[in-house]
Amino acid sequence: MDTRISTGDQGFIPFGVGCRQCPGELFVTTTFELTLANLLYHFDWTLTDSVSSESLDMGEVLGMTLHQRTTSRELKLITMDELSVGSLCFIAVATLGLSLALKRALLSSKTQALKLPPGPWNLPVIGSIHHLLGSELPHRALLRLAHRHGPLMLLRLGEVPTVVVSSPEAAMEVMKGLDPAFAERARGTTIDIVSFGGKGIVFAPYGEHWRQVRKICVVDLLSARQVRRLETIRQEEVTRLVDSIAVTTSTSSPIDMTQTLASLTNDVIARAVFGGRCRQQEEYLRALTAVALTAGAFSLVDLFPSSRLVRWMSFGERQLRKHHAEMVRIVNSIIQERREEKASPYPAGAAAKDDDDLLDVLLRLQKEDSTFRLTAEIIGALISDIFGAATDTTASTLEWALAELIRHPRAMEKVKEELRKTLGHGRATLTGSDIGELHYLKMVIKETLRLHPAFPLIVRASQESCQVMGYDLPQGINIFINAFAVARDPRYWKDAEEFNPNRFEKVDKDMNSREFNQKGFEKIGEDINSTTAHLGFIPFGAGRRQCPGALFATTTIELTLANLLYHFDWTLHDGESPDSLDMGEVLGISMHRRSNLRLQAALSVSSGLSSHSN
Ligand code: HEM
Repeated sequence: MDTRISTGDQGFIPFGVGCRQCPGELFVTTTFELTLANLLYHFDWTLTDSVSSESLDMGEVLGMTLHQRTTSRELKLITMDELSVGSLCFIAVATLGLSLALKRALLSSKTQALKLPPGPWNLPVIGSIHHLLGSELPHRALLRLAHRHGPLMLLRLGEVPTVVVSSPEAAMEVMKGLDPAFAERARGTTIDIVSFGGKGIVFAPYGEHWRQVRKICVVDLLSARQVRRLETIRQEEVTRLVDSIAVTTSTSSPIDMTQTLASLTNDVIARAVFGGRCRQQEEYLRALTAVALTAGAFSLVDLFPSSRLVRWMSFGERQLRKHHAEMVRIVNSIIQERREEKASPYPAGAAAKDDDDLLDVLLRLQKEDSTFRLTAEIIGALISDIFGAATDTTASTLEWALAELIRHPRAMEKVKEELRKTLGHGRATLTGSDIGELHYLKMVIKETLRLHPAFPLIVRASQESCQVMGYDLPQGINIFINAFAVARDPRYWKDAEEFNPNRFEKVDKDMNSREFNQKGFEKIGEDINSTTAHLGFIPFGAGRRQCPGALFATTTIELTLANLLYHFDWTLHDGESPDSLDMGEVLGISMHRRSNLRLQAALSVSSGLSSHSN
């Protein structure tokens, strides 16, 4: 039924007339009618402060006015001065609704012939967002929705259609079978700002630029040779950490392991990139954190990319641009300083030196005769991508591993026993070469990554139209691969919610994984450093956009965890029980523990540190 109120009568033209007549009239009138009917049906309304109805101020003011209902059934009029951010959002959302309703009508005619994946019901304007609101984090809410709608599901996040992949089979098709079609990353205003317009690697559009920077990362920055070369840095930083913890053992004061591990990974990465001789390192890390925090906040701009109104209202976008500009300024100044510091900066063709840090490697490559121009902007973008991808992920994985071991004393005892048996007693330091035989320790890390993937949602986009699991996915659609859901699929992981490192023992002899292989799922590597035993385990992603820093990450995590568990016995502070340890999650750059992990350390019987550090 058409409830339009315009009569077309020239004496009544609240929505205008003619070819520019408001196209949102139907939307607005239905909203007004429903709201007013509800307000008048449910409540009796009076004026506050005994104002009589005759004296009610009916004066006009130009701007926007809104009315507000309070639970005490008072009527209050507010003017533009009092207009809240929420009210502004309401206006924005309503206005957006008009344009989106029209756009969707046009779009739906284009997609009618396609067999799209199923999904939850949508509301006007916000689409499926209401299914994701509440206390659950997005990866958990999406897992819940996948139970109802299936492993491939279509959502509309604001105006952005997004397909969510939630099973190993679907992940297999997207990341392996159709790898090139899905090697694109999703774009958006926030991503464009933080990624220098895709000039780095993480959010680079799939194409020639990405191929070139990926080659630099895989061959020159994060190769096995480079990771070995950085062994000294890892070793020194972990030793420094162990010594600082040893000092606390005599005072029995608790240690904030969240902060301690964040500092460790920051220092390791900063020394690897800047060589530890960079004056502005701290300043850079502060600017990077400000960018990460602003970018991590909920962004309407990304949900309604076509809306100029949302853009105009977006405080976050302006803040993000400001913090990002500061980060660019600092990194440019670091590069400039490095060039001036070197007597003969990076002559073309000169061999890399042993003490070259990653910035040296990049500046040296810049001098090489190549068709690919490695500009200062690309170097800055690569450096910030490496910091962003490396520090938070490594620290949070270490923290989850410690927390899980505290909650599982038998696993803790088993890993410590392996350390004692393999390395003996009385060692003051453990090095990278001690790690090779620590199989149970590696299984603990794998199990931690399975239950707590640093990036629970891996973000991709389709660069061509294709079919997945019998459904049509149009070109340019955003894809979320729910690594969290995939690693909890009960068909492949028995007691999937349980922390059980043993499940990684001989993974292909395991009943579940045999079933996995029989169904034709290919193993794509067995060693932890190749990151994936099968597609039910994708903490580092898979396919051509798979994490190139996995070796760097796992060597740092293994060395740190081995040292922490060899030298110390860990307990919770103040007699807190392991069962009550908060394992809640929160999303930052990566998925963290909700509360800081505060632990007490005592020197273990195996440690050779007692006289050394105290
Ligand atoms: C526990 C630690 C880490 C985890 C769990 C992790 C996970 C991931 C994941 C899931 C992706 C997306 C992969 C995909 O789309 O298939 C990724 C991409 C990436 N990671 Fe990591 N990562 C970690 C540490 C690191 C480290 C230490 C570095 C560098 C030193 C790094 C550098 C990168 C880069 C450059 C990309 C983008 C690759 C591309 O788009 O081509 N990561 N990582």
